[in-house]
Amino acid sequence: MIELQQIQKSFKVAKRSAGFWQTSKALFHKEYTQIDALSDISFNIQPGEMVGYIGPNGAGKSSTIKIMSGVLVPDSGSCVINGLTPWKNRKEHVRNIGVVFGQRSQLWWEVPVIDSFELLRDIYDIDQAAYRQKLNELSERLNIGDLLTTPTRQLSLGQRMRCEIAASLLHSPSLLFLDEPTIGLDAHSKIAVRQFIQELNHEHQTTIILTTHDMQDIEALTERILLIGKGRILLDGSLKELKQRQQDHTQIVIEALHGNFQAQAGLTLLEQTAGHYLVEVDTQLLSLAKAIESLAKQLEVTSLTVKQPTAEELVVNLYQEFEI
Ligand SMILES: Nc1ncnc2c1ncn2[C@@H]1O[C@H](COP(=O)(O)OP(=O)(O)OP(=O)(O)O)[C@@H](O)[C@H]1O
Repeated sequence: MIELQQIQKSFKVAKRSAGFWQTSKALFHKEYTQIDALSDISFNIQPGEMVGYIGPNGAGKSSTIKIMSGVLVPDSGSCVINGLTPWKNRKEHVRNIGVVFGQRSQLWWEVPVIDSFELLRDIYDIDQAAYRQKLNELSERLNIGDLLTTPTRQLSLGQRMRCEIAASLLHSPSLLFLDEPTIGLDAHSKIAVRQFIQELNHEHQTTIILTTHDMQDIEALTERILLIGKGRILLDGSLKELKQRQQDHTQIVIEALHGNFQAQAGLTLLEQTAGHYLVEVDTQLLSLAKAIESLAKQLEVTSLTVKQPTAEELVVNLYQEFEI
């Protein structure tokens, strides 16, 4: 359904000069630098998939989303979505997609939300009956019924985000791009938005591509992760695979009454304070079971916890591993 092959995109930006003479010179001789935002992006996404597109700031996530939604044209490579090339078949393509940019609004600021919705109905030429039905469904699911007559500028961030999501879905797209949909939301609103996204994917089989720095979004929503860095896809797999990949070095926290820790191949003491030990096991050299058995012999253990890295730590480790 979505197929990107060797997408490349560079931006030419004018060099900024410091000082009066340099600035005056730059008026006549502009110098440019090239930013290679995307060097070689290739991936496939099947209908109904929910994919997390992650990577550090400036990695190229938004640029990829812009290319897939047809607002940015790549320098080379191909992108085919539902048989269409987004930037060549824009009119047809936008009927199949919904886009939510957490940092930008698609609602008219000064007018009541419902007026923006009606305008979108006209733009997408949605049949009246279908529009009414969709509006009722979205109002109920996103709990925005009471907000429809309020001008967008008077909404809180959480209220606005629910209205933005509704706006992107009025024309029932089969593909939804969500760029930082929970940014700045409180814990309660985040959970409500995540729950809605999950239901949308399950009930309507909407394909969802989610860009976020919030690893709880990823953990709650996506089976599959695409990691972008240095303009390339560095990893394509599930969060589970990612965890397994990083289990070579497992940490164990031990509280012990007394004893004497003895280092051995595969077992390293990272921290020790009165009765508290933090040990790392290299599971390539020593199995976790053998490590625990050995520790139980050396120390009079009162509690032992195998530390599971959080999704956040996993990603930090990945960024370090790929030096991005
Ligand atoms: N219109 C533009 N003109 C010049 N450079 C651009 C433009 N858009 C993006 N870039 C550059 O391309 C690179 C990728 O930017 P992009 O916004 O796609 O990254 P991102 O992964 O979405 O980052 P973030 O997580 O910070 O939103 C960055 O170096 C950025 O400065």
